[in-house]
Order: sequence, then C-alpha cells, then structure tokens
Amino acid sequence: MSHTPPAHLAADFAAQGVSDVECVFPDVSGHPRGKLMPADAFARGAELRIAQAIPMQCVTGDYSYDPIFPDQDPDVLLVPDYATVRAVPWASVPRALAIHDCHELTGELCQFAPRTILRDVMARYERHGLRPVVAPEIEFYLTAPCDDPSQPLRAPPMRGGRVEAGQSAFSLDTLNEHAAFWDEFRAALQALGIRADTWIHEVGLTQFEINLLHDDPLVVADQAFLFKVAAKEIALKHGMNAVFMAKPIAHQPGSSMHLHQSLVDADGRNVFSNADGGESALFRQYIAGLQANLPSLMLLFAPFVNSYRRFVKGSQAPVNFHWGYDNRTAGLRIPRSGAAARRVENRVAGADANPYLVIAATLAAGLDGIERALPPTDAMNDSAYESAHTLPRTLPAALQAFTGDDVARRLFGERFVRAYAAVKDVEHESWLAEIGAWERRFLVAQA
Ligand SMILES: NC(=O)CC[C@H](N)C(=O)O
Repeated sequence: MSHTPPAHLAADFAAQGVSDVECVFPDVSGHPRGKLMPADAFARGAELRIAQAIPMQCVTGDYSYDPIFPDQDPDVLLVPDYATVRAVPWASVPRALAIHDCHELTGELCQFAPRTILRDVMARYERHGLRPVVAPEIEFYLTAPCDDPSQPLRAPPMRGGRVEAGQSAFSLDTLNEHAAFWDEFRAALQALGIRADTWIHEVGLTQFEINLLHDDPLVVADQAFLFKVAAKEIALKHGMNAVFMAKPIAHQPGSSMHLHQSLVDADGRNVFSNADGGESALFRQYIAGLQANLPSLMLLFAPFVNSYRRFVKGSQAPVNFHWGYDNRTAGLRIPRSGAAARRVENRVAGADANPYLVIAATLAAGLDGIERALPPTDAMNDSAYESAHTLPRTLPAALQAFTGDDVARRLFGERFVRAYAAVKDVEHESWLAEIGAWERRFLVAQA
C-alpha cells in the first residue's frame, strides 16, 4: 500500500485530458461512496462520513453506539490506493477513478471499512505463511426501468417487441438479445482490469451469471465491487437496470455471489492437497471453520431483509451449512477438480452482499477452523434439502446471531461488529416503516 503518487500519474492524467478523479470507497454495503476531486488535488485525500445506511440515512442521533461514533458524525480520511487508478469507462468526459482506503483522522486504518477488514484477514494468513486465492461467480438480473417501486420488476423488451419467457438457462440466443449492452459492458470490464471468465444466461428470466478469474483476495474484491458499479452504469446507458438484489422477482431464482477459495503456501502449492494428491488435514479443518462460524456471520452474506427470500429449497440456493462433493444443494460445495485446484465453494452469499466482507468473512471463518483444528461433519452425499433449514430465516435473526455470540467480535473486533449492526438496525427500522403489497393484499380484507 503506497501513499505516494506514482511519478508518471500527473503526466498520464494530462495526456488523457483527465481533470477529475472519482475518489471512491466501498461502504459497508459495497455501495460506492466518495467525492469527485480535481485531478491535481486528489492525492491530498478527501474527508467524509463513513457510517451510511442504504436508505441514505446517517447512523446518528437516536442511536447511542458510543464509543464507535462518539461525536455521532465522524469523518474519515480517504487515502488513494494508486494501484487501482483507472479511466472511468462510462464517463462522458475523460475521468479517472481510484479506490481508497479509509483512515481515521488520527492516521490508522478505519476498523469499520470493508477494505481494512479484508486487509486484516489477509495479514493473519500471512503470519501462517499462507496466501488465499479466491474467485467469485456473480449473478444479476437485467430489468426494464424501475419507475414505480410499488410494482414488480419487469424484463426488458427484446427485439421485435417480444419479452423473454420460459426456460432460457444457458440460452445463447437470449444472451445475444442484449448484445449492445454486453459489448459495452465487456469493454468496460476490460478497461477496468476486471478479468471476467465465462458469461451465461442463468435459470431466471433475464438472469445472468459472470465468473471472475481467481486471484489475490483484495484484487478480486476490488474487481467484484467495480463489476457491480460498471454493470449498473452501462445498463442505465442502455435503458435497463442491472439488479443485484438477492431475490428481485417473486417465484424466480435468487441471485448469488458464490465464492471459490483455496490456500497456497510460499511456493504457490495448494495446501488443501497433500503431496500424494489427497485431501490435507488443513482442508477439512478449513471446511469445519466455515461450518462453525458462518451461522453467526450470516449478516455479512445476506445483509438485507430481501436477502432471506433467496434461501428456498430446490432453488439451488442453500438452506443449511452442510458440505458435499459437487453437491449444489449444500451451502459448501467441493467442486470436482485436480489436486492443484482443490477448493471450497461458499454458496451462501447473495449477489447483494459486499464482496470485501463476503471474502473476509469466509477466509476468517476457514482460518479459525485451521487454528483450532476443528473437525467437519460428514460430507453430505444426498440432497441437503432433505435436512432442516438452519440458515437464519430473517434479518433480525441474523442480527441476533451476529451480535449474540463472540464469533464476529473475535474475528472482526468489537468496533466493526457494533457499527455494522447499528447500520443494519437503521435499515431494518426503515423497512418496518413501510407497508408492503402482501399486507395490503391479504390484511385489508382478512385481518
Ligand atoms: N449458479 C447456481 O448454482 C444458481 C444459484 C442460485 N441462483 C442461488 O441463488 O443461489
């Protein structure tokens, strides 16, 4: 992490005609926040408040979460990570963006910022001489413009006035329907240095999935963060919305952010495999760590009230924390692979989750299993849908699990846990303040 601008940066900006830089950081929801700064001044850093909830309320006032926000309106200093400077592909004038780390005004990294949380987990691995390698699969829907939020989302129109219908999983035809969007999106990803692998039409109507190539966790988290920003920006240019809600449309599949993980040693050898190619003890301990800790960390994988609608039996979304070989009904799947690519897939996280926190929480949970040499359950060879639904069913249940035991505190510290829970509490209160369609449909007549 270098705080000194590269020598060529000013000349590069001048040559490209860049006059402004988006100083962006991912907030706890993975939403891009920051300030637009003049290119010749952005290195001095921007100051702003960090504790934002999604309905654009600051976490202040009625919530007394001292000593996290002692002045109820704290500023942090944004410090650019110069390795992340890129041209903004969707801007109408030459403009750059840089992902920033959040520092307290006293200098240290802010313990509430998702990038800090991930950096801390990676430092823990480094002390063990290990390096995690991760790859996410990101699902999302393309929809028509959402001009009336009280109405269900609709599929975008196709050529000839048709609308997508029926079963289009893996249909290349339907993928080609929105070719102008895909071409511009693909070019944007390339310009942002995002290494996308396969692109498919998923099971849902106008639902798609794109896999990112495996890499260093912070690099991949930055890519997944910008992937979502880019998809939304480019879709808007084409009169559509790219929607990353976990369950945007009733009776359609939800959208996930599956995370593949493996660990390598200093020589780049996958430590989930022994020299003879078999599973290592560490592999099983890592799985056990996920099984032991994920139930308490659900708030990070399913951060909104909507997230919990996704966990439906039979939908390929998990309902419990079983693990199994190539078992897509289980929360933890071991994909078929050779010894060098042996890995675990966390299928719990939704597309709505913050990729930094999904990666940090998964890796921290697994390392804890290794450090405590935990044993996993037996592998699940049958459908995990035959077993009980043990994932928390609601946001309040997940909030209770997150704050109710010492797992999250032990892995991420008191400050993060209290602040994150405060933000989720504000969002939940805001949701409770609205009356939904189900309540009107049934309770007007029947209550
Ligand atoms: N690609 C898949 O396996 C489908 C995942 C499913 N859409 C989910 O929400 O979990």
